[in-house]
This record gives sequence, C-alpha cells and structure tokens, in this order.
Amino acid sequence: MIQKLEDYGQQHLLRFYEELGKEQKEKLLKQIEEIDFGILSLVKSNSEHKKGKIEPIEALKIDEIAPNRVKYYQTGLHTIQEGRVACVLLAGGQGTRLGFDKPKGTLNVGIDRELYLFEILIENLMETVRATGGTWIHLFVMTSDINNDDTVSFFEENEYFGYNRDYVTFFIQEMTPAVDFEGKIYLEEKGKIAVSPNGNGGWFTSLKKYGILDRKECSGIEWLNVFSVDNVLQKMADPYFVGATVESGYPCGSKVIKKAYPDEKVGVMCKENGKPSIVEYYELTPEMISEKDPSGNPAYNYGVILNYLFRLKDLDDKVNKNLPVHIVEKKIPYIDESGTQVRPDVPNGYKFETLVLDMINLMDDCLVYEVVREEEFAPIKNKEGQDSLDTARKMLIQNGKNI
Ligand SMILES: CC(=O)N[C@H]1[C@@H](OP(=O)(O)OP(=O)(O)OC[C@H]2O[C@@H](n3ccc(=O)[nH]c3=O)[C@H](O)[C@@H]2O)O[C@H](CO)[C@@H](O)[C@@H]1O
Repeated sequence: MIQKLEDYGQQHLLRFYEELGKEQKEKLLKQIEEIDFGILSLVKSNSEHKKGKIEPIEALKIDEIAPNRVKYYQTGLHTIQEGRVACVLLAGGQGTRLGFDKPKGTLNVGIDRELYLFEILIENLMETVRATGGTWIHLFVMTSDINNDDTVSFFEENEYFGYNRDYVTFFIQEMTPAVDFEGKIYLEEKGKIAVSPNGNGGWFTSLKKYGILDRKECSGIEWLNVFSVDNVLQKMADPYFVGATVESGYPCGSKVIKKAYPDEKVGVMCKENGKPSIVEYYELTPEMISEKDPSGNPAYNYGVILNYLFRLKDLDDKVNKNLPVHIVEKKIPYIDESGTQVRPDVPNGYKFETLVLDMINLMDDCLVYEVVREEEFAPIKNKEGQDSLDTARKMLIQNGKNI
C-alpha cells in the first residue's frame, strides 16, 4: 500500500497513521485500498473531456406532440403494463445549495399538512400505476453512503407512502476522493479520506453492480426512466413520454423545457459532432448563451429537466467505462498538516463526477421531447428566490395540489 501511495504521490494520507487506534487504522487502509487512484491523473494532465463540435438542436415541440397524444399514451401505457419500464430515482446528492443536511427527499414541502418530496414523487408514480389498472412499476432508488440509512428508514417509517414495497429497491452509489488543486487527496479527519458521491452518472454502473436488473422479477425491463429527486412536478413513467420515445425508435428520450432566462441552471440540449448531446450549465460558454437563431431567439434554448428514458440494451452496449469525468471546483473541508480542521469559504480543490447527461451523447440518437414547464418543472435547489421551496409550493398550488 505504501508503494501504491508513493506511486501516486499520496504518502501524506498516512501522516497521522501512528496516532490512530486499531479500528481507525483499518478503516483508513480500507479506504485507500478502495480508491481508484487512476482518476487523479486527470488533474495533472488536465485531460478533462473536451466537447466536440456543438450546434443547436430541434425538439419535438409541444404543438407537434399534441396531434399524436392519444397514440403515444396508448403505446406508453401498454409498454408499462407489460412491465417493460422501471424507474430510477437519483437521490444520492448532498443538497448543499439548499443548506439541508438530511436527504433532500425528506424535505417537508407541505404548508397545511406534512408532504415530503419523496411522498410527492411516490404520489406521482401512483398516478401511472392507477392509469395502468394496477401494474406496479419497479422503483430503484440511488442513495449514497452519506444518506442511505436515513433514506431507507424514512421510507420504512412512512410505510413507503402506500407504494408496494416489493417494488422499491435501494442501491448505493460509489464515492470518489476530493483533492487539492495539485491533485493531493484531502484528509477529512486524521483517519478518514475526504470523499464524496461520484456524481449522478454513477447510477448505471452501481445498479449493475448490485445485480438488480439480473433478478428474475426484473427480467422484462427494457426501458429505464431516470429522474431527479428535487422536482415536485416530476412525472415518472409518464405514458406520453414513454410512448413517444418507443414510437420514435430512438434508444433514449429526454424531456426539455424552454429556458426561462439565459443563465438558468439547467443543462442545455444541443448536437455534438452531429449527435444529440447536453452541455451542463456550468460548462456553457458565453457564446452558447448569447447565440441567436435566424429569428433572433436564443439558439440554445432547450433545457433538460433531468427526466430521461433509456433503452437498457443500449446502455449495456455503450456506457460501461465510457463516461467522461468532470473535474469540479468545490469547497472541501479538511485537516491541515498540523491536524487542524479547516472549513474553506472559497473553493480549495476538486471533486470528480460523472454526469447522467453525458449518457445521451453515447447513445445513437435521442428524442428531444418538449414539455410544458408550468406542468412539469418546479425544482427545489435554493434556500430562497428562484427554484426554492417557495416557488415549488406556488407551482404545486397552481397545479391544483392540496398542500
Ligand atoms: C448533472 C445533472 O444531471 N445536472 C442536472 C441537474 O442539475 P443540478 O445542479 O440540480 O444537479 P444535482 O447535482 O443537484 O443533482 C441532480 C440529481 O442527481 C442526484 N445526484 C447528484 C449527485 C450525485 O453524486 N448523486 C446523485 O444521485 C441528486 O440527488 C439529484 O436528484 O438538474 C437540472 C434540472 O433541475 C438539469 O438541468 C441539470 O442538467
């Protein structure tokens, strides 16, 4: 192990080793053993994935969807009734911007009654279950080491909000180390490496690792609907979207909305080297933000709401190890050489993440499916202002929900 640490210039991780108790020592060594040190070379070589040629893309627009709604609905419902669609809820994130240190899904959104984010999602999924006449849909919930126990016990305490628990499976995503700007891994405590969830692109490999899709009762699944935890209007296994994607013959689909303002924090749908692709908001260039189409409207105006449908066999063929790794600047709490705790106010290093949105460009094509923002997108990201609990509550009320 010492050799391994020397090879990667990380000997400092054992700086406090002799001060540790037996159990702490073992834990630290286990952490070191599990770390994928190969990822660290990305910092030194600055070899972060570079995008190809980016161009605007057209969507299947709301008014183009309208004449085919009945057809899409029937195809979608039929596909779901046959057990060919499962849902993947991405709930491994940390909710840092919201300043809420429990799992985001346990946030109470109600005003006159208790109504939790997880509960809203389950209620929305139940709508589809009812529409199918009672076909339960598998729901796979991705958590992380940080929030798994709290998430599972929350579902248990609330009796799965009336959902059939046999159809709910939790799985834990992997963690990656946090490093300083030189690529040296931070210690969070004397015997603990600073790690964080490996980004929401980790879902497919973690799902596979758990063998969930290999279970007999999952053998009919052909499509996976992947979505985020924080959108109170999130529609899951939406028959219209499922039907439109199946009918399109494409291996995946992505729900998009028209962006509300140029710097809205949503990934932007575009073409990369001629194929559908998404540029995450923090990687948008000023040119992409300001570019106009021939009629003077923003050229890159379709934002993703993080609701994707993937055909399983294409994921199997294409994803594996091909996802690019994003190096993201973050504020990382750590202990310095003297063993003192430091909580930085400004970014002091990098975390490594893979992103679900990068899976779109790995697929051969994608249905870009426009939805009505007011009916499908009300995320809770911030404490106040835009995309906050307040704005989400307003949108729920506007949609006739009793909260
Ligand atoms: C990378 C990504 O998809 N970004 C999307 C995300 O931005 P946003 O910045 O909100 O992305 P977040 O990192 O907060 O995470 C989105 C979702 O992924 C989950 N998560 C995140 C990190 C992780 O390691 N594990 C994990 O499960 C979170 O719990 C959440 O459900 O939502 C926006 C819509 O609201 C989209 O326009 C963005 O393109």
